[in-house]
Amino acid sequence: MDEAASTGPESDAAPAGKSAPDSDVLLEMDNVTLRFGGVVALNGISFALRKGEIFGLIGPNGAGKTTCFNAMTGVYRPTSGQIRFQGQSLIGKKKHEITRGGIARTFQNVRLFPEMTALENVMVGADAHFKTSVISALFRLPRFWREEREGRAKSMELLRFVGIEHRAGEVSRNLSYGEQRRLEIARALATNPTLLCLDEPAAGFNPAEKEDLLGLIRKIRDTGVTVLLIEHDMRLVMGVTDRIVVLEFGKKIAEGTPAEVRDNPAVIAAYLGVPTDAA
Ligand SMILES: Nc1ncnc2c1ncn2[C@@H]1O[C@H](COP(=O)(O)OP(=O)(O)OP(=O)(O)O)[C@@H](O)[C@H]1O
Repeated sequence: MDEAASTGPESDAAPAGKSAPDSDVLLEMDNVTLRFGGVVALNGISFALRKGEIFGLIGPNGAGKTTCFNAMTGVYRPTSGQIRFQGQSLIGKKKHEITRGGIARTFQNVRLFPEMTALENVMVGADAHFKTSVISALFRLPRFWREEREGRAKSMELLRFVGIEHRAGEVSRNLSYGEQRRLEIARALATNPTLLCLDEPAAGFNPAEKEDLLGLIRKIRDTGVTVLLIEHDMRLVMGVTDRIVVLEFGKKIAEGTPAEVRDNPAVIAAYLGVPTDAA
């Protein structure tokens, strides 16, 4: 059996990405433990994301999914273990360095600038990538105007890509909830990520909106961006991901294709709240 497709707690011990040639690995979590006082939010987690895949991170409430994102994006520093992105350690890097390095994320709760227009919200994301110095911005040097123009055009293109270009001039608090979630994705894409991490992007969506979101996630992957998805809706995760890791109480309990994970007794037990040996 393919190593990466192995399921069950014993696969914890396998070095992350062992089954994939190194050049295929984009991000590697290597035996990562993260404690908050007495709480072990992540307990020796290892897995690897491959370039170009849609990877699901699932598990019951409090399993450690968001903490994983926070460790990858420099919000929290792991207590021990290593996180590598394109072969480089992320440990100790600042959030903005990680963003510039190619990892973008959205949050569980919408975090937009409510009084800014949709277009301006995306331009803030694009700004993170431009090189305008304070001097150039203060004195409105030609470079500033060029980058402003480019940022605006690129942001409009991203609004079109996520399907809300008709809302470009509207302040973001007036957008519907679904539009706001799409806007967050556009803003994250404006940083030109290699890896996009989506934290429960479908929360609060109806079935039709979820279906649309699946289309958008696939479209993002088709542009070459690797996608890491935290999601509670099992159907959505199963329908869009190439591979999945399941966490429970900070431990990895399974890893594999959607079909393998769905049939794994430990996963079924975790979701139904049944002890593993009783499943
Ligand atoms: N800043 C923090 N301080 C203390 N404990 C924390 C902190 N952040 C997370 N935790 C704890 O770490 C554990 C994992 O939380 P985390 O938010 O990563 O889980 P999750 O899988 O994302 O859950 P949910 O699906 O509910 O969002 C939980 O026990 C949580 O209470």
